[in-house]
Amino acid sequence: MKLIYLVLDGVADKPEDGPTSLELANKPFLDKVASLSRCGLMYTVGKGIAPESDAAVMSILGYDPHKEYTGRGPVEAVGAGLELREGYEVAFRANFATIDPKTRKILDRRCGRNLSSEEAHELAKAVDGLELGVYDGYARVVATVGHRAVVIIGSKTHRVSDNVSNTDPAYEKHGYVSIAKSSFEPYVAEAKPLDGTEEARIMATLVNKFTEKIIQILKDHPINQERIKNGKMPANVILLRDSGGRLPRLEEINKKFGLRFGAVAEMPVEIGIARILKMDMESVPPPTEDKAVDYKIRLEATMKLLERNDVVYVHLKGPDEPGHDGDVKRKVESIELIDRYYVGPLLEQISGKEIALLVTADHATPYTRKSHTDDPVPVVLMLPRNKQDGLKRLTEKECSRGSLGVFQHGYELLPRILEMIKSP
Ligand SMILES: O=C(O)[C@H](O)COP(=O)(O)O
Repeated sequence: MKLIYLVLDGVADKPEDGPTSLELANKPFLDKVASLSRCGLMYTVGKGIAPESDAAVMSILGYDPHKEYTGRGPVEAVGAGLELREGYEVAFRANFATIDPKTRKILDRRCGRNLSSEEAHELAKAVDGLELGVYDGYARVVATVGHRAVVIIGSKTHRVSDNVSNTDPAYEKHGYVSIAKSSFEPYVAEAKPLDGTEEARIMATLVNKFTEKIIQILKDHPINQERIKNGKMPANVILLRDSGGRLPRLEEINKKFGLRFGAVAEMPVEIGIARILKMDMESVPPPTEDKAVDYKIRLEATMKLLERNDVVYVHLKGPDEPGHDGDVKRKVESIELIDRYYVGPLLEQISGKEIALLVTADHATPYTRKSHTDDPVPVVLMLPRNKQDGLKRLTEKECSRGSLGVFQHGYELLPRILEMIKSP
């Protein structure tokens, strides 16, 4: 039996805060899946940890990010097709953001979420290859999707370390696993060395030089002048987080589980993970406003991958962004669009076939909190001809009554599900 592993990014909310997006959404197909499934809940990295998507996705693919992991920066870099010079370069996940240049107060961590990828590419060009003026330091800057970018900071002559803190105050490094902070001082943070080594000190100096220089360069850039003229927020800083100096050395996923894995990934971080784990991929364009077209393309990619693989991991970004923006209406809509344009047609295509469907999330992004939280996420597993829990809807509360119970860590999920598929 084959498995489609569908992950709805940040779909879960916090039930204690009021009705969740999954409860509010009209989603007949996802509810049908739940009604034919065994259900449960899952802490994706662990109780008390509000993870970023990188560590969470690693975990729900069976890899404990507290064991062998090197941070989101290198994952985003490989997702953007960049290689790192180990020992001399460190990669960061970066956000073009808006600040008051005088006080460095952050006005928006995502430039109002309306920076187009084209604008971001132009801005990145203006700072890519920047010489930092100390320690033979330089920066490589590559824009990815919207306000997102990868920044690699290196030195031509000095060894550097990735053990430095973020300039983005919204996330905190705990080793290589980054935690979303529930509240933070909205100022560009100074990078600090996190150990006493010369290499960490050099990297912190280079990062702070980078921040200083790009604020000067970006402030008068024509793209920003045009944005201000049109009443939009300028992209006048680049916030850095989740430094890492090399890729994690992980067993390939096909070897780990003895099965062939494929992946449909929309964003650089998930593309990076799929590349690191050597998953088979069908590339799809980044998300657009036209969800009917987007999900048709993703469904075609799923079915193609399913022909030549045993498990297809599908990661849909949809509900995460409106969760971050605190926009419940859009979050509910994003679930309804996935239901209508992806899940409905998928059910038609797999009906009567020996295909199982697992639906879950990588973390909660409650619209009431505007950031990731450690809340457990629903898990539903639909197996042909298998016993069901008789639950009615795919929601956090319904799933808490399911027979799968509560997974304490995401990395426990796949081994158990694959076992159930082998002997249903
Ligand atoms: O959208 C993303 O890239 C991340 O999931 C959230 O990151 P952000 O807090 O920088 O938007």
